[in-house]
Amino acid sequence: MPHRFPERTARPRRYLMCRPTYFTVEYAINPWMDPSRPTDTTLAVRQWERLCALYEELGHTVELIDPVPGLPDMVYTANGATVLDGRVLVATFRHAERAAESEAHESWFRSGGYREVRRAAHVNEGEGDHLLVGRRVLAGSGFRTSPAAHTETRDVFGLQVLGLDLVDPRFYHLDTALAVLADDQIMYYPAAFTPDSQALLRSLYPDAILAEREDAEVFGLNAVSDGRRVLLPEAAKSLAARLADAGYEPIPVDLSELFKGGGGPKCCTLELRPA
Ligand SMILES: CN(C)C(=N)NCCC[C@H](N)C(=O)O
Repeated sequence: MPHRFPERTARPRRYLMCRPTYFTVEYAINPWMDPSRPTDTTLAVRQWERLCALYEELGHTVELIDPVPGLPDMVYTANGATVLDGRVLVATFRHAERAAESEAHESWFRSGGYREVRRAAHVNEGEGDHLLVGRRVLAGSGFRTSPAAHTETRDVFGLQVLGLDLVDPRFYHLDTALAVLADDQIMYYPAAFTPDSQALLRSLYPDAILAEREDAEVFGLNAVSDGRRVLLPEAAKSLAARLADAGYEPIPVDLSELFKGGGGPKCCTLELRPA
């Protein structure tokens, strides 16, 4: 029987991750965080180690940035920078609680020999709000990254940057509502976007996989794809089935502890794209 979808091809990736040694929920800067609910740091570390191991088993390279005491959200490295063609735009965080993460990321990239490293002039939460699809950047705003940051991203990387407006505070970063599956395919949760942004996504990606509310609410869109294998929260069952129908290989991961901070697999994973 002929395939209903093109052959999906995996490409080896390089990821930056940060062990959640100091993970806890001691403040609330998104609707998922509840400081009165206990966290289990040992379990968070175990779940995170499994994610790292999975990447390596799949043939990807994981690099590590040292966790800093007092920065419990540093595990969410996707927010630390955007790295394209070897250039690094280091995040400027919206909330004071995360501000010092910028310094840690900036020194990591500078000591790692990256040739162009600069700190964002506007609020810019890195890959949490900037997703590369082929040679186009989809950029979110509404809760964290400011629209002015999108212009800076375009100027720094010389790529087309299309702004998308988020409307639901539970989906406060673009990567909670949209995931890149391949250079020409995405999946997203339409209700997280304004009608204009939904129309733009529909016109650009008519073949996108549209997630249902149940999958979006368990961070099913906070997924990491290498072009074929897609790591996503294990609770996003129907989205996993839809991915399999479309020719991808869904790989469920359990990051229940890190979910308490308002993040999933993608938040813990910053892609490093060399020159
Ligand atoms: C998919 N998401 C949301 C991320 N890319 N990052 C998670 C950041 C969580 C952190 N407590 C915060 O609220 O900033």
